[in-house]
Amino acid sequence: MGIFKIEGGIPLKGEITPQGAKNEALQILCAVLLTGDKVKINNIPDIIDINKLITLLGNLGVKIQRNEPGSITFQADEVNVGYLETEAFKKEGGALRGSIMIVGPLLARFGKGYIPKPGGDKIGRRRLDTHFEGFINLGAKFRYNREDHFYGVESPAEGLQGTDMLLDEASVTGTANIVMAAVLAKGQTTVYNAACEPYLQQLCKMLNSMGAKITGVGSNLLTIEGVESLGGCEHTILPDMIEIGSWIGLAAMTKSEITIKNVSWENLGLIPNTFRKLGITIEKRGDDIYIPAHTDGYEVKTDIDGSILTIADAPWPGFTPDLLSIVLVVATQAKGDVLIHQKMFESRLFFVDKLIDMGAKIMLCDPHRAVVMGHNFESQLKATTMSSPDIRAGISLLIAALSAKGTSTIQNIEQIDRGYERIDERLRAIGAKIVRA
Ligand SMILES: CC(=O)N[C@H]1[C@@H](OP(=O)(O)OP(=O)(O)OC[C@H]2O[C@@H](n3ccc(=O)[nH]c3=O)[C@H](O)[C@@H]2O)O[C@H](CO)[C@@H](O)[C@@H]1O
Ligand SMILES: C=C(OP(=O)(O)O)C(=O)O
Repeated sequence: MGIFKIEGGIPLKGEITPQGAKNEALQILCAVLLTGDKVKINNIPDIIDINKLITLLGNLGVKIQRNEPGSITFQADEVNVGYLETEAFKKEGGALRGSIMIVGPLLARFGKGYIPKPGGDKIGRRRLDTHFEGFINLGAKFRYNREDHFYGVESPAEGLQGTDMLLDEASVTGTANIVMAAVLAKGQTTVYNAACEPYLQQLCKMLNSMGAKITGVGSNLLTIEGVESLGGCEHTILPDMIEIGSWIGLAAMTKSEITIKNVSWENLGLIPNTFRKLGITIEKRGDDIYIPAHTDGYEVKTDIDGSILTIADAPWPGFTPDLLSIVLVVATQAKGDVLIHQKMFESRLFFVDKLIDMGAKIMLCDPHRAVVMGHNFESQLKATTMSSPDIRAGISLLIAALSAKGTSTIQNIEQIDRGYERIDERLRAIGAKIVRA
């Protein structure tokens, strides 16, 4: 397993361009299974999770033609559905979270979809009921093998049938899966309590450009008129909003002057304002974000009535849970106190132990809530050796290490590489002292 060695306490300076969004790319790549025509996808991030999914598509028989960097043309005209029943698939299919979204398109187009228990971050319970209840509502038969955690759905002889459904929770990958199955079902499907992250808006736009009939895009009520078949298209993935949030946190905590290029402001939702609540100055310059060096630190804004600031996650357009670990680490050097409330996942805050070791003042109230008492840079974090438990804790620890005094070591950096493209190289380009060993 690789490690990063980081010499902290050095302000950075320069421009950084966000990669394409990991979570959008996972949906978009699965959607190529919905047609036998060519689908060209641009701005694909070169990260572990995406490369694993591309390999999986290749093993399913999808033709992969690489264009310029970040652009690939896929053609799923000779899909080998038999691969789903091999031992190799049982290993490969469970290697990442996003692979769950091959099930909807395979079910819709080939009448069956199987998947082993998907991987992804170990950040708490990650149920799949919403996905499979959706397929069952469309008429699919469901089976689950408890022994090897293998899930399967098959469509009835007459095919999937559109229906009205109310999801039990606004699951991101669940909504994507159900939409991808419903676009080829007979008749009309309505999906209420649908997730509506920019990832899903982009998926729906892509599907419509392939010939699907989806309305309500961007809301929590999607209406889908089933069509006979879909055709090819070209789609460009948005910049990764979680990476953008990570760079905002990094700039503030290392007192660096950083411009984040081409962020697609209209798709950032509450992200800029949530960091502003921590006292961070975020300037909109065209489609860039400019963060000045916070040489005098940043001060938390309390609520109107003076009560302690709470930052909590919620389904979109609420604040994404994937940025709470980053907000938490940034709060450790703010002037003021913040309550971080991670409502969705129950094991995502345990990494605070490492920050406490480094000298941060944090009280973990329970698995979901932590109170952070900021140092206002009066006490610098101390360098240490740590291991990255999940992707977002990993980047948060990296930000902490870049702001800390001395040389830190981060182990298990595959967790970071899973979602951040060439991060060491890109950080070195703005002055960071980080090496991969
Ligand atoms: C590959 C991918 O796209 N992964 C993202 C996706 O995961 P994923 O699609 O797996 O996450 P879900 O949206 O299904 O749910 C995440 C967790 O939140 C809970 N939950 C969800 C909705 C809700 O209204 N209430 C609630 O409590 C679920 O029970 C689950 O524990 O969405 C998560 C939530 O934004 C993100 O953290 C992940 O980065
Ligand atoms: C939790 C995440 O990813 P995954 O769902 O792929 O584990 C994430 O991107 O923060």
